[in-house]
Parts: sequence; C-alpha cells; structure tokens
Amino acid sequence: MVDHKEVSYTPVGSNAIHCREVCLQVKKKKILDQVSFEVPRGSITGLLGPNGAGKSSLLRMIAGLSAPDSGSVHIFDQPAGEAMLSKLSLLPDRGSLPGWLTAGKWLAFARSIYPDWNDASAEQLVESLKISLDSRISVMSRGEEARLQLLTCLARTAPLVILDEPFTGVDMISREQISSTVVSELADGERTFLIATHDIREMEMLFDRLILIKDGQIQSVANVEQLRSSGKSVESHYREVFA
Ligand SMILES: Nc1ncnc2c1ncn2[C@@H]1O[C@H](COP(=O)(O)OP(=O)(O)OP(=O)(O)O)[C@@H](O)[C@H]1O
Repeated sequence: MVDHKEVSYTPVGSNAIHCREVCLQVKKKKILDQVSFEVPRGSITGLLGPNGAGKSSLLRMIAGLSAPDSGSVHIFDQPAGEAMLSKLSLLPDRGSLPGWLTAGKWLAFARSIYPDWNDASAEQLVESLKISLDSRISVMSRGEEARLQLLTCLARTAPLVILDEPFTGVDMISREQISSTVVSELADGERTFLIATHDIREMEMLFDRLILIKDGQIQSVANVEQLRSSGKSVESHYREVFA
C-alpha cells in the first residue's frame, strides 16, 4: 500500500523545491490547500491530477509568478520569487510566442535575453524537435509552436526546469519520441525537472517521483521505483488514487 500522504522529508540542501503548507485563494475559492512536498535535486517529478486540480497555479507559484496567501515556497533553499528567476526555466501552460517572427529570429532573440542559453544544446534540439527555422510562428500549427516553446525552455542550462503541459497539441508518436530522447538526454542527474502533464503513458518512463493533486490538495507523493517494485505503474497508481 502506497502512503498517500508521505511526509518523510529529505535533508536540507538536497531539495530543488520545498513547499510547506501552501495555501492560495482566488475570489473566495480555495485553489491550493495546505500543499506540502519536496522535489529532490536531480529528480524528474511528474505533477499529475485532473483538470482544475491546481497544477498550473502551483507551478506559477514555484516559478515566483504569484505568491501564496500562507505557507512557503523555497527553491534551492531560497524563497521563490524574482531573485530566483535565473535558476529556473519555465514552460508556461499558455505561453504564446511573437507570431510575426520566424522560429530562427525568435531563437536569436531568446539567445540574447537568456544568459544561460546553450548554443550546442539549441542546435541539437532544432534537429531532434524538427524545428523549421524559416517558418513564421503565426502560421505554425499548435504542435509546431509547442515544440518551439519546449526548445526555448530546454536550451537553457538553468538547474530547475518546470514544464506545464509541454505536449499540448503534439502528436502521439512525437510525444513519445520527445519524452524518451530529448528530456531523458537532458536529465543528467544534475538538473531537476518538474513536469505537469496529462500524458501519463508517454511520460511515465521518465518520472522517478510523482506528486498527485486534486482540488488543491496533495493526494499522494510517491517514488516510482517503489511503485514498480510493488507491481504498479504510474497509470495504475493514478487510477487507484483518482478513480
Ligand atoms: N485567476 C483565477 N481566477 C479564478 N479562478 C482561478 C484563477 N486561476 C485559477 N483558477 C481556478 O483554480 C483552479 C485550478 O486551476 P489550475 O489552472 O491551476 O488547474 P490545473 O490543474 O492546471 O488544470 P488543467 O489540468 O485543466 O490545466 C481552477 O478551478 C481554476 O478555475
């Protein structure tokens, strides 16, 4: 039986993210309710839950784009916020790129604004994500733009990568290819990934840790290896918790 409210915290200094008793209310509606968890450095953690669970709200808070009403959010042992922006690379849920630019021009711009941009990595990602540099963003399909957004996020060397639904609009085969090649190549044990997704089947091989959330409350924090050794998959655990 998996402990649905795991509270065994790892020692200070080994966490990329530490949320403690985070609460957020918008227009009298509880969005996040006493949310506590840790994301160990170097892990690839999946943040899973049904629509409206609070995943994007939580990721925005970790990225420092909003503040909790109460509780605390720390990134690498420092309070989340503007000062920590250089430590993370965020792919937001509803980002939109400037449509009037070509992909190539956008990437040149991104290179100029991100001090941690890695040219070699960007070049490799152009190949693996099949980005057409001459295409104007406004005429790209949803999936093509999603790939370009993913590239923009992954070409940086920030130690914390936060991806909110990275595969929206990306076709099934490409999702599998991208998750198995791109993200796993980048996950070198040094960088930490926190990924909110509904694409459990395509992503499940990547995750070493799961956080399951519903109605703004953490339902389960689980170690994927432990799940597997008890004969469960990420999907079966998800069904067990939410079905
Ligand atoms: N600015 C806001 N004003 C009012 N309600 C909000 C606001 N932001 C979020 N919410 C509500 O908070 C809840 C959580 O939203 P959130 O986008 O975090 O969920 P999610 O888990 O990312 O959902 P999905 O899987 O559908 O993307 C939803 O019910 C949403 O309507």
